[in-house]
Amino acid sequence: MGDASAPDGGPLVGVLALQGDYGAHARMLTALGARVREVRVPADLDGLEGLVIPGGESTTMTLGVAREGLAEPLQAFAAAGAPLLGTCAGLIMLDRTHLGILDVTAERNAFGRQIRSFEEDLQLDGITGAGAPMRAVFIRAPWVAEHGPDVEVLAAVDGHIVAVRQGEVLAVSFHPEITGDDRLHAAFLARVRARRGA
Ligand SMILES: NC(=O)CC[C@H](N)C(=O)O
Repeated sequence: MGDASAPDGGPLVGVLALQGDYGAHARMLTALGARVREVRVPADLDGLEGLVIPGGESTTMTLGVAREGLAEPLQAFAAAGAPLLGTCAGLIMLDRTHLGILDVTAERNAFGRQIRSFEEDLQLDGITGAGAPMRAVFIRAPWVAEHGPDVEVLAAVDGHIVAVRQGEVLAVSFHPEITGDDRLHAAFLARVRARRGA
């Protein structure tokens, strides 16, 4: 109830909707056959099979997470093995100094003042495969400055890590929801469906 309608039986996934461009993620996921719920309070996580943490502004998002008491519920949701996708500020939210779900240290606004926004064609290991590269839009993007041994690097720009996977958690520095290329969201939903069938 209250969830956007989609074909019956589509996976039920959430988009953290405290701040940022969660609407674009929700549209992309819905178009891929998922049922999407906006997550604002802990109870919104009940029954979800996966979660996207969108881009936006990580300081504002952190304040929202604290205000709503969402940190522990989000950590428990991840610890239970549900697939997660974090993009841009979402990657920052997942890092060691925020929710601590990913064993990475994200550096905010890492590409600097001179190049606050840019686009790049990227091959993402395990996602673009032998297909065309993905057009990645970086907006005041972070990069992964450090990571632990369980973190798999999927892509880098000029030697700076911009896409990682750790178990069921996928995180990228860029905005995959605004280019019309839905392969990252499809990969996330494939994990959700795989876990369902397991
Ligand atoms: N596009 C984005 O999500 C930018 C992230 C932003 N620079 C932050 O630090 O939160």
